[in-house]
Amino acid sequence: MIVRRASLAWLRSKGWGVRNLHDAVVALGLALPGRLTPMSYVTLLRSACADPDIMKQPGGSFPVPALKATLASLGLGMTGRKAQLVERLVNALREVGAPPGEPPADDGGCDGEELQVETDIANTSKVRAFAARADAAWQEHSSDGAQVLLDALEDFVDGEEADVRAEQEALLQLNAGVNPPDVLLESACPAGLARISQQDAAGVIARSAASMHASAQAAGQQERRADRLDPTQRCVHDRVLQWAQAGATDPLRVLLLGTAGTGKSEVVKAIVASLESCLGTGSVIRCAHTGVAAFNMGAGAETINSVFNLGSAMADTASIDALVDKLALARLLIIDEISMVGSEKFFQVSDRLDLVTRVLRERRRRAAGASNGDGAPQAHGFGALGVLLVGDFGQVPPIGDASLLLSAKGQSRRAAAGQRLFRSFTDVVRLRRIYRQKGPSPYKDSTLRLRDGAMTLHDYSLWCGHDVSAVPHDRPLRRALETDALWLTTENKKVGERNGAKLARHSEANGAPVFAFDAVHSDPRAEKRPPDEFYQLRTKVHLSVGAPVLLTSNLLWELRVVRFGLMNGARGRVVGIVMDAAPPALPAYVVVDFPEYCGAPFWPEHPTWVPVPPIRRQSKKARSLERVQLPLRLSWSLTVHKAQGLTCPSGVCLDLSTSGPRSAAASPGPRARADRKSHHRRCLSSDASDGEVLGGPLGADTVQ
Ligand SMILES: Nc1ncnc2c1ncn2[C@@H]1O[C@H](COP(=O)(O)OP(=O)(O)OP(=O)(O)O)[C@@H](O)[C@H]1O
Repeated sequence: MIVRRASLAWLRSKGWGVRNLHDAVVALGLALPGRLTPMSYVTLLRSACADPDIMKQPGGSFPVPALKATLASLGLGMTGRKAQLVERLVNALREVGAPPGEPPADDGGCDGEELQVETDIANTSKVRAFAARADAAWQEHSSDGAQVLLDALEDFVDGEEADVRAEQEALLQLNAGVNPPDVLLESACPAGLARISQQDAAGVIARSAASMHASAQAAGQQERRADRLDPTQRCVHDRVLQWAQAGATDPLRVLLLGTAGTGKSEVVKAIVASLESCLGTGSVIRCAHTGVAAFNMGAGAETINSVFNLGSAMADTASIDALVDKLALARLLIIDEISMVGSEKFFQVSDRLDLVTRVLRERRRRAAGASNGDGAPQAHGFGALGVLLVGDFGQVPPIGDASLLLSAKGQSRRAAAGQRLFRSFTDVVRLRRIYRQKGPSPYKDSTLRLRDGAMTLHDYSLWCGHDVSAVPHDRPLRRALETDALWLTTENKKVGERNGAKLARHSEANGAPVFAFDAVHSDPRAEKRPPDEFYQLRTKVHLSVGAPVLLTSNLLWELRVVRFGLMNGARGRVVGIVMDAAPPALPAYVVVDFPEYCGAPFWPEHPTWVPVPPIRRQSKKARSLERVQLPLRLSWSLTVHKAQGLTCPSGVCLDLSTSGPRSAAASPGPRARADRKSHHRRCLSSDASDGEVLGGPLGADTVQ
C-alpha cells in the first residue's frame, strides 16, 4: 500500500498522469490493462519492458518509431539509437515503485516532530526524496509520522486546495502570526451589535421575501421600460407580448443572443413587467444557471436548480405538490445564461414542467368531477409553457454536461432529448449594440475579438498599453489598481498567493488580527476531500475584519437568499466576527457588508450587514461524509471562473501568467466576464445597427 502511494507520488512528480501512460501503452501497441489506473498501466509497461534484451534485437517487439512515440508521450527525450531509447524507457519505468532505499538517500529521520515540519513542502524537487523517506519510515516504524508525511505529499502532488496552501504560505511572513493567542474574542465583534439567532435570521429572511413580493407588484413601470428599448430589443419584447395577448397558447420558442452589455437583461425586465400586467403576477418564471445571473435578472429570479428543485428526485407526492403549487400560475419561462445550461439539465427542466402541467390538468379534471385523465405527455415539451432563452454562446460553456450546441449524436438519451428541444427555438434575435461602455471606444471591438479568439496585432498593441507592471508604484492609478481592482487569474495557487499576501499587508497596516477557521468533518476521511465535493466549502478559511470576501453559497441559515442579493458570487467586506470559542474553532457567524443586499435589515442601523454562519454540506460523492465551514473566501483575487458574471465597478486586473514573471493587464471595462474562447470563432463585426433577427431554422452558425 505504502509503496503504491509513494509510487503514485513519484509518478505525479514526473507529470505522468493516466493519460500519458495510456498514450505510452497505445504507442507500444499493448492491450489496455483491465483496470485503468496509473499503477496498472505502469505494471503493464514494466512487464512489457521486462526483458530489455528482446527490445534491443533489430526489429524486436518495439520498433524505433513506437519507442519514440512512447518516450514522447511520457515527456522523455526521443533522440538516440534504439538501445539508448530502450534504456531510457526501462530506467524511467524502473524508478516507478522502486523498492525502499533505491531512490536517492536522504539523511532526515522520521520522528513525528520533524515530519510535521516537513509537511510544508513546496518544492517539486523534494517530492521524490519525501516519497522515499516516507516509504522507509513506514517500513521501519509503521509510524504515524510517515502517514502525516505521505498525506502532505499527496496533497502537494494532487494540487488540491492549492489556493489555501498558497494563502498559508503567504501568511507565514505575518509578524503577529495567524490566530494570535492574546486576542480577545470580542475584539473582532462590532461593538453594540445585537446577537442574531437562527430564529431571528429566519424571521428576517421571511420578511425579505414578503417585502420583495410587494415591491415587485408595485413596480408597474412596464411602459417606461419598453419605451426605452431600441428597435431590435423592442422586437423581442413585442413578439412575446403579442403571444401573451393572443392567449399564450402557442408554444413560443425565442432565443435572444447578445454579447455582454447589449441589453439582454433590460429586454427581460421589460418583458416581465409587460407580461405580469397582461397575464398576472407569477406568470413568468425567471431563472439562470448561477446565482449571480439570477440576481442580475431582477427581483424574484432564482437559480434553475432552485426553481425546479433539480437536486431532488421528486419521488414523493409532497415535493411534487410543492413544485406544482409554486409554478401553477406560470405561462412563460425565461432562462438566462443559456450557454452554461447543459443539454441534460435543459431536458430535466422540460421534464419537470411537463410533470407540473400533467398534475395541474389532473387537478382540474378532478375538480370538474371528471374521471381519470389521459396524462398525455406535452407535445412540445416545457409543459406547454412559452420559453425565452437568453445568453451568449461565447461565454462559459456547461461544466460536466454537454453544450446545447453539440450534435445529439453520441450523447446520452437525456442530453440528446435536450438538444432536440433546443432545436425547436426558431425565433432567434441577436443584439449587437453594446450599451454598457458608452461612446466609441477601440476596446469595444477589441474585447469582442478577444472573446472570439480572433485578436489582431493591433489588438495586442492596444492591450499592451494596459500593462499594470508598466505603471510606477507611486502613481495613484497603480495604487488604485493594487488596492481596489479585482485581480483575476487562471490558477488557484496564484489566487491564494495574492489573497494571502494582501491579507498579511492588510493585517499589518490596520492592526487587524488574522484568523484561520478550520472546517469540522463528520469523519477524518472527509478532511482530505477537495472543496468541490462539498459545494466549495474549504478546509481552512482565513479572515480578518476589513477583508473583502466572496460568498460561495446560495443558502444562508438554511434558506434560499439569492433574490436578496446573497448568492454564490456575492462580494462584500468583513465588518465583524462573532466567536464563542478561540479559533481555529468555527465562529457563530461572520458579519459581512454586502452592498447589494436588498432584503430586510438584520440590524436596522446597518441595512446591508448580513450575518454569515458556517454551513453543513454532504459530500457529492460519499453521502456519509460531511463538512461544516463558513461559505466565504478572500476576494482580493479570484479565478476567472469564479468571477463569471460579476460586475466590478473598481476595475479588473487580469494576471495572464501561469508561472514565471507576472504580466498583468488592466481592463478598461467594469464587467469581469470570464468569456471563454468558444469553439465558434467567427469574429463579430460591430457595426452601427443594434442587432438582427436571424429567424430559423436554428443551427450552430446562427448562434455565434
Ligand atoms: N436601449 C437601451 N438604451 C439605453 N441603455 C440601455 C439600453 N439597453 C441596455 N442599456 C443599458 O446597458 C447596460 C447593460 O445592459 P444589460 O445589463 O441589460 O446588458 P446584458 O446584455 O444583460 O449584459 P450581460 O450579458 O453582461 O448581463 C445597462 O446599464 C442598461 O441599462
